[in-house]
Amino acid sequence: MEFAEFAERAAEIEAESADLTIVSYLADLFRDADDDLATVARFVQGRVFPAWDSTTLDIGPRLCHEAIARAAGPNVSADDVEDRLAEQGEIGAVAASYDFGGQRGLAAFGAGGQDGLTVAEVDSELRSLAAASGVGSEDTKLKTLYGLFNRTDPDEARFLARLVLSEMRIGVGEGSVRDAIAEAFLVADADAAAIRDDDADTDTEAAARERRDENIATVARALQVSNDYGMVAEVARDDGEAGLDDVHLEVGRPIQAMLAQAGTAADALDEWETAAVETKFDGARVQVHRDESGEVSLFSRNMEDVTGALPEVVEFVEDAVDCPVILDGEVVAMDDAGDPLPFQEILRRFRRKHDVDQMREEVRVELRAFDCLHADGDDLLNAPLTTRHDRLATVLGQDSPAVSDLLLSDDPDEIAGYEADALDAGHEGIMLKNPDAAYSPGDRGKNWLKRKPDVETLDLVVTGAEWGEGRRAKFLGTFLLSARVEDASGDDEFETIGKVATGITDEQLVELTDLLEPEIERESGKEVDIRPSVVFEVGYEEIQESPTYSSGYALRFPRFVTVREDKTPETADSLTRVERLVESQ
Ligand SMILES: Nc1ncnc2c1ncn2[C@@H]1O[C@H](COP(=O)(O)OP(=O)(O)OP(=O)(O)O)[C@@H](O)[C@H]1O
Repeated sequence: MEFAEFAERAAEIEAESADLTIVSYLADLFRDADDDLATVARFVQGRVFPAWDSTTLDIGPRLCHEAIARAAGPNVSADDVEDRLAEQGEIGAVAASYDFGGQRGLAAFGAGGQDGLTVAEVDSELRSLAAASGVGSEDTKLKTLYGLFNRTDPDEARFLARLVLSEMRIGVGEGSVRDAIAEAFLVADADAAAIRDDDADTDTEAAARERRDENIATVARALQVSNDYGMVAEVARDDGEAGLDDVHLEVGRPIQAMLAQAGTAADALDEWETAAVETKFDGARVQVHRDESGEVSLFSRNMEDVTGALPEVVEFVEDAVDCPVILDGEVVAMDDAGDPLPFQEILRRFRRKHDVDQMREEVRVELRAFDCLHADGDDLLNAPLTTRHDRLATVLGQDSPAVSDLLLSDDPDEIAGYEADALDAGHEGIMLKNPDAAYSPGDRGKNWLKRKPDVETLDLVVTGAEWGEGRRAKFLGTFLLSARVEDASGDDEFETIGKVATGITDEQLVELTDLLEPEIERESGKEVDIRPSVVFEVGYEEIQESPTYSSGYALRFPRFVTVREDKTPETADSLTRVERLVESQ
């Protein structure tokens, strides 16, 4: 498929507001994509790589602005691009406002479009760009990107710019891609017609909807276990339902973690009569994969590969496990007496790429596993928690300290005692789980409840900052924080809620500046806008209603706790959570 055609169809989708029409446009696009189906299914979500793959393009706004400036000609600088961005507010519109001399016009006149970009070419250029690393890689990236922009017309440039910054924003959420895969390749024509037809007989329509929902559920299941929209779209097209049913968990390919809501023992016992109670470990989530050959890989809750940072966990699993498994758990930091250390300590180890051996001496980490998603050829996602936990104990050994201790209880006093013991031992709280529930990846449902008595903190996205004064002039000092708001199409928006400047040491200022400077989108005087990418955990005294910030709320006395390296803006706290906290104050 020509990239120009992809851009035209993406513009059509962007201009549409009705969800069902978006799904049917997407379905048409998928049907027409032929060999490019997998790529197109990722591109519409602003992705080049599947969700399970932690490879990133690693292109910051500045690099993209420079590439646009170069393609726009000798009189345009990255600063000019940023000025236009300040006016127009969106990088796609800025890219489309320059004349890069793309070849679309020629192609339209039958010159064959030899120089017209194809979807496959954009994909392969971006993949080679992502592979560039080490000295000179910034330059290689800039050249590749400039080369691509240079060949685009304004419509293509709009979507290329958004794609490289992973901000497609055409109103296509994961749900619409899932539904469109089903509509394109599974839903029977007669069912689609009955659902669309306003005059269809009610029973016929209801039956058609039911079958369509089953088709969607089949796609959803395959997506849950694979995290790969491109592959699932191809399987749906080529092998239909049977092919999708045959998509299984693959050891070495991470899946999304199941998440928890806040809740109490009373909530748990009301719902399930018996609750499965566990210690809530204050560490970092880790998914452990051990394949047939004995190779171990570890993934964070963002599905990032963190194997290299945690060698003692790898060694532990190598010794303890002798069949292929996927386990879910937490890595915790320990002192010499085996007592848990605070969460900040584990962050010093997690995702670390340098000085791993030295840090290993300073902070000891251990695995605490609480779930087993696959063991020795058996996918266990649909098995009840108690069965999965039994399997976990079989895999790691009944008495292994790495297996969470699971109490099944219907007695509130017994649960309160368990909680008191967990807190005494220095843990964060307890988890209450439905003993019969399946493991639902990516779901923050009611089957897992977290209970921690400590004052709440918020995980907020940094969307702006201010340069410091005097000796701190070279460092970003005050950070603007935002809460996540999901819009109707499933895209995330960010609404400001406060600024934090306290609780940050000089050393941390340097680190935070290094982390955030490449993400600067615009500067005006001392103030900078920052692309949502970094999440801060912040404490506060109270949340107040306030017209100062776009969320309608402000944090009183916010203080910096840590950077949540294990979180992305998509998993930061939402405005809904803020509203719930306000109600409970
Ligand atoms: N026994 C356990 N079972 C499940 N999760 C646990 C357990 N012990 C610790 N956890 C951790 O607790 C997390 C959920 O609680 P918490 O609110 O502390 O985390 P968060 O990262 O701030 O928020 P969230 O994960 O809910 O977005 C899980 O993601 C997991 O990492």
